[in-house]
Amino acid sequence: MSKANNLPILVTSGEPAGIGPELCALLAETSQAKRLNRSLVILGDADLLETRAKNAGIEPKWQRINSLREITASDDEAPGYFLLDHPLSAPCITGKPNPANAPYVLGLLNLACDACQNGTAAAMVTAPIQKSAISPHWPGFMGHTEYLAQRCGQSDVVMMLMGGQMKVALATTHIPLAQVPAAITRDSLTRTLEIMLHDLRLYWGLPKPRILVTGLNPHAGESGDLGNEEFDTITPTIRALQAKGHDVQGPFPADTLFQPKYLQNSDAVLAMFHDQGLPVLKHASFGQGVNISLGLPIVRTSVDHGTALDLAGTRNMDAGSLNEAIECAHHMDLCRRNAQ
Ligand SMILES: NC(=O)c1ccc[n+]([C@@H]2O[C@H](COP(=O)([O-])OP(=O)(O)OC[C@H]3O[C@@H](n4cnc5c(N)ncnc54)[C@H](O)[C@@H]3O)[C@@H](O)[C@H]2O)c1
Ligand SMILES: N[C@H](C(=O)O)[C@H](O)COP(=O)(O)O
Repeated sequence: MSKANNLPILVTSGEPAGIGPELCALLAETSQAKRLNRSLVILGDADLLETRAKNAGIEPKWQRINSLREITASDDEAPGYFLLDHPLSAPCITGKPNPANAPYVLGLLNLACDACQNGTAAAMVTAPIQKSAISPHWPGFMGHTEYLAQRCGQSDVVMMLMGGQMKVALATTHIPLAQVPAAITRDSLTRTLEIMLHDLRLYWGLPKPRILVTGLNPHAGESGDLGNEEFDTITPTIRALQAKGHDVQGPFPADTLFQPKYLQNSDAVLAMFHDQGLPVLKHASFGQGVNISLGLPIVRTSVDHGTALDLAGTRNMDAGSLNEAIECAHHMDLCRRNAQ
């Protein structure tokens, strides 16, 4: 594969006080870049990442660069690891997030997102951020998913996690539970399902994706005794999509839907809220799962875990999810290009 067809994947190192720096260093000890025939560019404060790697006894095989142009301008560069320096905004104490570093964390996301949008990178993969350390600087900050949608000028985005043979998307993301029922409307649900149908085709090559939809209430509302959202919103949305020829089924009671006999005959599940779908998926695959943002004009994947402040500064962490997130971004990019 030629270099031009194999643009680098950018990896943002995330919250500097969390495990992101060590995860990125562990990544650069592996042969993943060579195996994928793809350069992997880690974005972060180079001094911080090198110090943290050294202190944790990790020996990353990366080469420092100051601009993406240094690798994209060279046609014969062998695929490898690069560390693109982006300086901290404020001092960093390992394990103690400093909100004064929010501009740094967001700066890494902006750099990666813009490079994907302007065609100098194939995809972005994100190490975890500490949301509570960003919101004082960026009021209303909810997470990468919503932030990147805004950066890309998209009003709709869908969070989907993949792991343990499952793909589980969410009808609502980072909002308080009390706000969930009002946030699920026929329009929002239709848009979410349309994005899933489109992206399951584009990035996984599924010609007619089959999606199973959960109810919102216990036992999918128990014929209206336990809530009306299934009658008023979820069922009519599913029927309207079926009438257009889509294979969307439900609503199913969420407590019994995640059985092999349902999952093996489907491509994805749509759950109504964060903690309806994600505990099931993370129980099945924590440490190997991948978080994917659907509906964006760029490929963005992420780890399935947070900043693990208790482990920052050590090498005692599972880097499996970061490796899977890169693998997934690589395949999504290939599948999208094959479809063009
Ligand atoms: N992709 C992301 O950016 C992302 C994802 C989830 C949570 N978060 C954020 O992370 C912060 C901390 O969240 P939390 O404490 O709920 O979850 P967490 O995932 O950071 O930690 C939960 C538990 O899992 C362990 N753990 C996490 N990652 C691990 C790994 N790679 N290897 C071994 N053990 C690991 C931790 O030690 C801890 O015991 C919050 O601000 C949250 O919003 C970010
Ligand atoms: N909801 C995600 C999870 O539980 O893994 C996580 O908070 C990350 O979300 P963003 O990718 O939007 O930051």
